[in-house]
Amino acid sequence: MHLPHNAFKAALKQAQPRYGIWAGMCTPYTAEILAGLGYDWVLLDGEHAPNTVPTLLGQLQAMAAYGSQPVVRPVTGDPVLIKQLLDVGAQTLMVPMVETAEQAAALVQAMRYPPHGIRGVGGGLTRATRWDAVPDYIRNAHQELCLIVQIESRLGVQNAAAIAAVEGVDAVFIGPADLSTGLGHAGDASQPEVQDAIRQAIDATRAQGKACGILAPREEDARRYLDWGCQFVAVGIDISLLRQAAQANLARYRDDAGASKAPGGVY
Ligand SMILES: O=C(O)C(=O)C[C@H](O)[C@@H](O)CO
Repeated sequence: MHLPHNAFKAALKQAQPRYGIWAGMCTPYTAEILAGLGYDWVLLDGEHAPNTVPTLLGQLQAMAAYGSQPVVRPVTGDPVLIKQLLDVGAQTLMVPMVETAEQAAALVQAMRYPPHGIRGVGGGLTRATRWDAVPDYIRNAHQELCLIVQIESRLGVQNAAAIAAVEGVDAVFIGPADLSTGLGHAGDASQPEVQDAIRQAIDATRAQGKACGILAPREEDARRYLDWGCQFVAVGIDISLLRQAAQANLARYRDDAGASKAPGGVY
């Protein structure tokens, strides 16, 4: 069989905006629901949701029948974890908190086989090779793998151009919650200093010819970031959407069920 095509990676080369949704429910059932809705991509979160390699595998399998593209976020850029996620068939990884070009280059290495990198060979044990049914996987895998690095700190923004310029980095994704908190604004990305930093990171990334993405569950934020040059935007979070909808439903019947978010909440 052919090496599976990575439609997310291919789409990054086009100007058309790509809308995604954050998936933190950690089950194949919910991943499949989201994949069937028409979002261009679904972020399977292994950083702040309690996902493991096996739970992510189940979600990748559940999404495989749909056009919606899985993007997997590991908890760290540890090459051992990257190896496991690639082996179970993740083709697009989004690695959090990348602050230097050196860190970005190390992630590229983790995703490539020698002599171009350090990825270990799983061969016929792995879903990535469809248990050795994909010819020449070792030589060709990199063509369909996609690396997104997250910029979400002051240092990361300062180094955004150098990070984006690294060969093998396909895109940069801005994390507004961490960035705003790191800049001293406790999750409030609307602060002018944070907005300036976000714009700076977008401009630096685009100037290197790389795609830029961001998480923006509020519509006015999403539209502004698209105007500023972001190409792929996560416009919702499954857990927040469930909570808000369930709360609004109860509020139809009970007066004490109204508040949707505590003061200082992020999304
Ligand atoms: O900093 C951010 O924003 C992100 O990276 C996304 C958050 O980690 C995600 O958990 C949504 O709250």
